[in-house]
Amino acid sequence: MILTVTPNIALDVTYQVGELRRHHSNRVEASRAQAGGKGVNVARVLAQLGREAVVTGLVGGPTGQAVRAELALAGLPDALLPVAAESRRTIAVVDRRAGDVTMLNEAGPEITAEEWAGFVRHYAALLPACSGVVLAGSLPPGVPADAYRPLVELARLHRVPVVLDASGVPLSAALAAGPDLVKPNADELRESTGTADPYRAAQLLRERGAQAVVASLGADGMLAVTGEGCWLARPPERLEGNPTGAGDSAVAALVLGLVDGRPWPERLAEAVALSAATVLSPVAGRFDAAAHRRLLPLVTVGRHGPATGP
Ligand SMILES: O=P(O)(O)OC[C@@]1(O)O[C@H](CO)[C@@H](O)[C@@H]1O
Repeated sequence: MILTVTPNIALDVTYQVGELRRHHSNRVEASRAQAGGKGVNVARVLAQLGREAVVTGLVGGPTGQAVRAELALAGLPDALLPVAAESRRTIAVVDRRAGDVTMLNEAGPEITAEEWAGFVRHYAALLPACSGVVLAGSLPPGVPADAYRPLVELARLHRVPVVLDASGVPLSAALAAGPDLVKPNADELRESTGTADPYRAAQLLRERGAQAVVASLGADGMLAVTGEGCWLARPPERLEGNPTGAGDSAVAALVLGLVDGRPWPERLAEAVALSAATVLSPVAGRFDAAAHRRLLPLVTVGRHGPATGP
């Protein structure tokens, strides 16, 4: 099974409006609430691909119960750990006219030191049954900013391939533990390296310990900088819809590629196609299966530069 870790789980509320107008009262055309947070979305996509995924993280309060109930309804097995404080909500407002989305993400519940230590033990106990691990998303208040580092170390100790999708200090602090793959977007790359060139920035993350870096560059596709070489994968067309969760679908493809040992160009093509097919789905964590089938053979993957040393 693939374990997805979402320390800051959420109830994701999506509102669709015809046109989002600031300083006005906006009428909601459609709304939906589902369990969310990046790792949850990854698990949902893995399940849609027919793979076994288990969700873990911290949940609390009535919002946490709603998260659990929705996961059960969706048939996603959970190994969540209860905490005292209430889980958060995120709000995504999808503007149909502009074809974009505005996110409002609550900070999340305050986690005590004991609760976090308990979670690390819980996670370590799950690892022997895992073929891959995804660590994803923001950390809730109270959890140390370098919390992903020991989680990467434990996965490596158990020889379980680990993908990290984080930003800022949580990403930087975990690099030295040698995650198999990190997946920043262009902004996160720039923020953690101070370098605007994604290729150079990805090389810097490798120099700091990441074994492979796959940077999502929005409509420009995905750049992989790995010990085996560098590739750029491009989508065949620019798609409009709800981009929430598109990066999580890419992570689902990348962890599968890692676990199954597929060649890099195949992994990247799948990541770009799944990510694009997710934009066409109204909610995060699901992809349009027909669009995925149509787009996959149309993704172009080319060598981008020389292989880089560790
Ligand atoms: O606040 P975080 O943890 O960084 O991101 C949370 C989140 O916005 O990311 C997902 C999309 O990737 C949403 O489903 C989710 O709620």
